[in-house]
Amino acid sequence: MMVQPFGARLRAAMDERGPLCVGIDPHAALLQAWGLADDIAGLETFTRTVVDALADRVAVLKPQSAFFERFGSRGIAVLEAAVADARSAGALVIMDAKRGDIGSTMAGYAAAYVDKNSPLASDAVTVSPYLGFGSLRPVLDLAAEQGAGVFVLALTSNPEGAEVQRATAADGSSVAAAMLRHIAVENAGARGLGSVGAVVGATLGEVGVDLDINGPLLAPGIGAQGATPADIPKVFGAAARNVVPSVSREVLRHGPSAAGLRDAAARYAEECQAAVN
Ligand SMILES: O=c1ccn([C@@H]2O[C@H](COP(=O)(O)O)[C@@H](O)[C@H]2O)c(=O)[nH]1
Repeated sequence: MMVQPFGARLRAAMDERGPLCVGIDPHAALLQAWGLADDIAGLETFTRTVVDALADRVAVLKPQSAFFERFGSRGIAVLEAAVADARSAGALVIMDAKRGDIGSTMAGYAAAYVDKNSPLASDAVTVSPYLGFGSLRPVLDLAAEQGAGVFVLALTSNPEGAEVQRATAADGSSVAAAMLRHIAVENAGARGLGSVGAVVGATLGEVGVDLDINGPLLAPGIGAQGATPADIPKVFGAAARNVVPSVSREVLRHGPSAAGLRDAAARYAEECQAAVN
């Protein structure tokens, strides 16, 4: 069966459930705050609780691969189950893996995250273009073929990112602006929202670059990093409608109660909806 492109599925999910991505970031400190051990059983309970509480109501869940990788193969098994369970409950899954390598190796990452036959097959994956945008070609091509999405780091939410991303070329335009232009080319001709997105931190204030990429803008940094939904119009301006606001710790700290997680997510979804309108 032909899968709808990721951009169309994302737009439909945000229209139906509100524009919110909740990150699944099982920090050791969060496991402890939930009364769980920092071990594989704690990881499994934490992850299952978040998926069970939220996958039937938020548009997007975004597992942070690093926090599963730290437990080795058993952590990856928990991640696989979370991806499958979240998707079958109706949430889209963005695998936050931030992979970036030479093209031939990117083909391996593409097979891992966007091939529908992979155990970690997700709706979309985050990638780093800082080995050159062209190095992403294998993941862009496989994602397009499979109806998956790709989110390319453009302007990240951390202050250190500017050293690389704001560096300018001889014509005065920044590295990030060049990445955004590449993304816009990938989305040219897409009907509705394109399937290649950019990561642009909600923490950045006025970004001063063209965000008209005809694709989704994943906006981490809301909550623990200091941004709020009210910052979205300031940062994204006319592109606000395409923003996927992302919150991890500020929702997760309301667990382990399912009601606590749901209430926190519902509040953010409502505030983000008001901010993007
Ligand atoms: O620019 C970026 C890109 C990705 N992230 C990731 O998002 C979450 C943020 O977690 P919070 O708890 O809401 O701060 C985390 O997984 C980061 O790796 C980002 O923060 N900034």
